[in-house]
Amino acid sequence: MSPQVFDPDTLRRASSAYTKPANFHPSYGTAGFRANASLLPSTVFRCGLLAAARAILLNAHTGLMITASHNPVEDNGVKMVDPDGGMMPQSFEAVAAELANCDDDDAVVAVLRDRVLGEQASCSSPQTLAVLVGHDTRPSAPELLAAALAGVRALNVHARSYGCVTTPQLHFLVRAANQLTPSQDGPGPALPELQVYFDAILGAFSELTPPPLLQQPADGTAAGGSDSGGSGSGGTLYVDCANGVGAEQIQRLVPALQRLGVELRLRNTGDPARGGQLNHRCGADFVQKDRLPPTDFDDVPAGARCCSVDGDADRLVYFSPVGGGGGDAGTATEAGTAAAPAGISLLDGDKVAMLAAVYIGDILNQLPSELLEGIQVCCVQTAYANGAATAYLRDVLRLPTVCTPTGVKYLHEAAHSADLGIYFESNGHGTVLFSEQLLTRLRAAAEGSPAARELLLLSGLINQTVGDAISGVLLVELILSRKGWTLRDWQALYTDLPSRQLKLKVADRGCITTGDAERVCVTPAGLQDAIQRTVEQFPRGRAFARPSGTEDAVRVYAEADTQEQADELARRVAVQVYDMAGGVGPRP
Ligand SMILES: CC(=O)N[C@H]1[C@@H](OP(=O)(O)O)O[C@H](CO)[C@@H](O)[C@@H]1O
Ligand SMILES: [Mg+2]
Repeated sequence: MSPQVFDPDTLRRASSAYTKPANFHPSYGTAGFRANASLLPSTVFRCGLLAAARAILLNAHTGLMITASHNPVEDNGVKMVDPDGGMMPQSFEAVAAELANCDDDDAVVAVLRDRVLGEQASCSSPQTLAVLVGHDTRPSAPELLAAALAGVRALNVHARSYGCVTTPQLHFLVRAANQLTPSQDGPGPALPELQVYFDAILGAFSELTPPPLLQQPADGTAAGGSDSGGSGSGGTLYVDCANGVGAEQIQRLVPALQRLGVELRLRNTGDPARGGQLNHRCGADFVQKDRLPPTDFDDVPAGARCCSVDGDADRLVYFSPVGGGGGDAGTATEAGTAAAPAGISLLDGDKVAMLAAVYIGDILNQLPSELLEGIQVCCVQTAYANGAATAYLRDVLRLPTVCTPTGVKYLHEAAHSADLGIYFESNGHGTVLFSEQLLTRLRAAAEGSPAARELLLLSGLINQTVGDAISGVLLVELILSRKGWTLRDWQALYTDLPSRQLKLKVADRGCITTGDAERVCVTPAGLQDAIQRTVEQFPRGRAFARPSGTEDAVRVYAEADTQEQADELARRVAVQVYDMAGGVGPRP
């Protein structure tokens, strides 16, 4: 007979190995729990419990990803993955935080029994359910992985570690696991191997890639290894892997892409001989916020086609090094970073979204009109989207747009409510979601309509669970190739308004609350009026301030007609936040 799901003694014993540090009060933020890794074993153990409990409650496999994404190497974090491969619903965050904050083992037992499992606590253990666990390259991963597995097993649920995988791969695997027919041949439930991920996206990519690309030289000599001319695809693509998990996984695309005429040259691969550190002066967050080429790019020629992923490879931005201080270096540098001599021409998440929107628009125009009847297409952005991108969507592409608060959980939800939802944060996290209704129609039409077939294949190329840098690279390369565009052509879709991001510390960032998708400050009283009066003094000015969900800081964003004005507007708003919301440290 199977053991009971919930055995208080087993649970108490397992929990006693993972005591919560006394002054640690974790909260489920923009991207799960994140903190210095040394604080996290109890949190990760309890997330293991919770992921197992959710599997039991939903009678489906769930997942746990141990990563702190673009944050420094000494941090770590944990995110929960739901059976459909999406993020745990926000309605579950409060109880996750309650469990993570329990002061002792008895409280852990009580919260799990009374607040999470309820009647299910007395069921016998389902032998067919698993929690799939993945982690990034951080040195703290093995210890936290052990904590996660211990948590899952304390509820008699099967735990399967996929080792070092990207966040989007783990989300994909959870969804794939739930699509398999349940069977139990071995000691645990039947679960997919990582190869199904590569089979899916590379299979779709091969079918979508037109024959001319197959005939291009694979030696990277097209356009002299740079993007300054010739075809937009083929040739060399330099990839900054942030010294993270992307390096090993993107490596697996090399042979396939090479056959298709794209030569990848990977940099910041975590090679100990080169001494690079995870996310340190490299990775998508650094490139997007500091507008500088990452470390290990000194020999990359100006104009070359480059991209950068973050530490867990769920973000992607493209860029081109610009020699001699050109480009848009410094246009959005966070406080404390000096302006640099050489810059980049950045194609951020907004630009990736617009590229995808242009291409998808081309396909939609070729679809039989009845297929599109009642189909809703929308593009989702946050307040950080450059005003020029929003104007391009509205005035040129004429697509309905939605603005949500920061954090992909909000964007994803909004995109999900359309039949075809394109969402990207400016920092490069995003994807394109297809509704079941649209997919059904595309499947029915695919045989007779090349456009329907193409859109259907695209839904297989693009990770349907979360933003994915690996499938993003394939998408961008495909579109550039289809359109015969260089990075310069892509960049020319619209010109970003000069912008600036700053961050500052206040005594309690909780005193700042926001409304209208974080575009206005509701409290403290008077702050929004002050910001508004300042913004009005700047032509094409726009600015907002919001508390970060991942750092103890308040972020300020400003854009205006010129770089000097964007800088000045950001500075003045930062001073207002400092004065009215309890700034600490030096006044901006
Ligand atoms: C301005 C910015 O880039 N904010 C990021 C950052 O959130 P904050 O709440 O701003 O700290 O990390 C989130 C998680 O990765 C990401 O979703 C978000 O876009
Ligand atoms: Mg990330």
